[in-house]
Amino acid sequence: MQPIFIDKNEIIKRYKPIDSHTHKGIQGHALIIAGSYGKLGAAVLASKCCLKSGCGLVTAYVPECGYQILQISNPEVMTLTDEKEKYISNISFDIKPQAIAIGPGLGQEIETQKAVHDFIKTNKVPLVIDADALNILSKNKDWLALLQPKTILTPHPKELERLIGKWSTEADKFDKTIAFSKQYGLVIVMKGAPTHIIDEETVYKNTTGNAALATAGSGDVLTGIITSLVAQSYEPIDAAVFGVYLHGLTADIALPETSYQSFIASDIIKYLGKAFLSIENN
Ligand SMILES: NC(=O)C1=CN([C@@H]2O[C@H](COP(=O)(O)OP(=O)(O)OC[C@H]3O[C@@H](n4cnc5c(N)ncnc54)[C@H](O)[C@@H]3O)[C@@H](O)[C@H]2O)[C@@H](O)CC1
Ligand SMILES: Nc1ncnc2c1ncn2[C@@H]1O[C@H](COP(=O)(O)OP(=O)(O)O)[C@@H](O)[C@H]1O
Ligand SMILES: [Mg+2]
Repeated sequence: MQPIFIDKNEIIKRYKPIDSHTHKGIQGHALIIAGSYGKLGAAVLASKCCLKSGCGLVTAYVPECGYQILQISNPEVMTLTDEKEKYISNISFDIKPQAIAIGPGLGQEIETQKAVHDFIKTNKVPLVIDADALNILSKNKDWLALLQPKTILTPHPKELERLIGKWSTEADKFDKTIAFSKQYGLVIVMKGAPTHIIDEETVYKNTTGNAALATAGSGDVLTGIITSLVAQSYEPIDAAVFGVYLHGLTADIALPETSYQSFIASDIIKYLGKAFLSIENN
């Protein structure tokens, strides 16, 4: 298994400059289904980062208790609320997003699990699945067959283990993840240091990022970036490759200014502009 290195050349091949005649209505609308009581920060971070990655419109779908939190933290993000106060119980909306993310801070209440099931059963919109939505799928593995081909999953090592079981060696981890990607036709963003992306037999290895990213909410933000790129009509694999590269690049650019210690997930969002500029100015 020889990986393709995700470096600047691979990104320039995929990068779509912004058309000067574009407008918010055609720049992509993303829906971020996230948050539960005490974990609304995950929804705030993912939705803000989604907008800061070029998406024209972003809507967050959160439990009722998240309404003011979202509207005050992120005035540019629109907010829809579930009928339940503290967790999501029924995912229903009348917007037409081009990409959806589900999972950051979602929790795993039984009603949330049912809502995830009912949603993935009918959803046809390109989807990014993270965090508790992955854990819910791990508890209900027969639901994996409901996912559309090229759905993007973004597990960290513990979430990956819950999905595919324990591995004995690094090579075994790759074999199992490739088999899992092939079985369901999924794109797997295998988060780590470094992150690898598995698209059936094809393996990509990221070249950006550093230990500053080992901080709460770092993955929630990655979900927002990838979802934004899918909404802007990048193919799922290209969105995953570009998103992982950009996410790591923010930390590489920030490090001399922030130190490893003081870098937080909000800094990923803060440094996105410089990351995009460094790709444009090649
Ligand atoms: N501000 C917020 O609202 C935040 C919400 N979050 C949400 O909190 C929920 C729980 O997520 P967690 O990921 O903390 O919980 P998990 O139980 O899924 O993961 C934590 C476990 O995974 C292990 N782990 C994580 N990364 C690892 C790595 N790189 N290598 C080896 N082991 C690793 C940890 O040691 C720990 O045992 C998710 O829904 C998440 O989105 C977190 O993202 C933190 C911030
Ligand atoms: N030491 C490290 N070097 C490079 N990247 C890292 C390191 N530690 C964590 N990351 C990255 O940070 C992100 C962490 O995601 P995750 O564990 O889901 O965070 P959270 O759930 O808190 O948002 C992943 O993209 C991972 O690759
Ligand atoms: Mg996470």
